Amino acid sequence: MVDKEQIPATKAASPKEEQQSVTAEVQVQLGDRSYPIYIGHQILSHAHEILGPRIEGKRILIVTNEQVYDLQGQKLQQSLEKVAATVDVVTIPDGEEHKTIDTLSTLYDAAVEKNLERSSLIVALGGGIVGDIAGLLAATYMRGIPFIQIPTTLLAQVDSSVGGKVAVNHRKGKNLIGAFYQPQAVLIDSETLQTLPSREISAGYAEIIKTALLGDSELFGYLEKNSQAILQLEPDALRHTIAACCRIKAAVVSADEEEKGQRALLNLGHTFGHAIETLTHYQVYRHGEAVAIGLVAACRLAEKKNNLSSQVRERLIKLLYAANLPTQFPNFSRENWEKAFSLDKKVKSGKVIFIIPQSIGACQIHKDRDLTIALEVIEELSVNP
Ligand SMILES: NC(=O)c1ccc[n+]([C@@H]2O[C@H](COP(=O)([O-])OP(=O)(O)OC[C@H]3O[C@@H](n4cnc5c(N)ncnc54)[C@H](O)[C@@H]3O)[C@@H](O)[C@H]2O)c1
Ligand SMILES: O=C(O)C(=O)C[C@@H](O)[C@H](O)[C@H](O)COP(=O)(O)O
Ligand SMILES: [Zn+2]
Repeated sequence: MVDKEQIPATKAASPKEEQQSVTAEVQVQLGDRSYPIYIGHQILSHAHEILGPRIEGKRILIVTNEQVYDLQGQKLQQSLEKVAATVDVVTIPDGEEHKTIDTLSTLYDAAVEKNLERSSLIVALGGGIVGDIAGLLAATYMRGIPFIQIPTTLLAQVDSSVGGKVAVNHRKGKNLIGAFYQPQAVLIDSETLQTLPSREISAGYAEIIKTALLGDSELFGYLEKNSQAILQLEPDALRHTIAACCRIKAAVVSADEEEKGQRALLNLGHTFGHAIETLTHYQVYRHGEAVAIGLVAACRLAEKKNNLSSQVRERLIKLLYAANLPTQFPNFSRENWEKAFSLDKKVKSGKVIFIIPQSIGACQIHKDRDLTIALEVIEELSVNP
């Protein structure tokens, strides 16, 4: 794994251009499917130089949405056009409620219409929704064609663009239709975050907190000291945080790509979070917001099951408050929560799996057939208990 390696994206090396270079490269080690995560500032317009042979002479379909295309699309398209055979663009509607099989179907139409071949390339430009759905297109079109992730939200840069989980939602359950399908590369330009609304920055911050809580107490301490710098997108704080999260995720994915075991730890807060998203029809909470509530619940569950110190939850809530993230559940009946949990992909032999912290930086997998305590936690943490 290489870190802080300077890979010039530009041929000239004037001091001004030094910014426009890849400042960290994290490798996801998966044998002959290993791939790099390039992290830098102002590198989008140098995509053709950084990605090199992966795009040269290719027929490329950029999948994005209109908002992201207006803000970032032309810069990328112009760069790719310098070396690709053709570059086409297709947009999908914005919003979690459109992360569906119907939207995916429109992408198959576009791929066919643009005559994409097995050797063609899908480029996902956008947040986690674009990345997840474009990745599923790439995984399934002609039984799999190459794709590259170019994430433009904080959440996608620290989490969703890495690791190859690609999916769409079913109305009854989150990410129920999907695949494990790795990209050929991930290119992260932190400058793209400058146009991101603050609510989305906070949603991404929730996954950063998750990553620290599950696997890196040092990062957790760093967040406690540098929340504001990250939320205000200060370049050094961002670079440090994005690289740290990618490094942790890459290590977990390299060790357990298809979630046979330890990868489930990346699901900290998600058994609760996905249930919240499903029950609210994907229309009320950003994914990161639902995860924020789920993290608080996971701590409370660990207090009841494993005597986790309540100080962990207190420190977590301070971080969440700093980012204006929610910490309380919406109101639903016990039956609704049970139904939502029963469709979680981690359920095994009727047991629902919750990831619960043991301490800051360490978590464990907890299986429960009896949901009494989890439902008690939801009731305690509900808006109107
Ligand atoms: N595959 C994984 O491992 C994984 C991990 C975490 C989350 N996810 C999935 O990711 C999704 C959430 O992703 P998200 O939080 O990025 O949401 P998102 O994709 O909806 O993006 C959030 C909003 O930001 C806008 N946007 C994107 N980039 C922008 C930019 N640079 N400037 C201005 N606006 C911009 C989008 O148009 C959208 O309105 C969920 O569906 C979640 O399930 C997947
Ligand atoms: O990459 C993983 O593994 C994760 O669990 C990361 C999560 O943040 C992400 O939300 C993921 O999409 C959840 O996966 P799912 O398998 O629970 O749908
Ligand atoms: Zn997530």
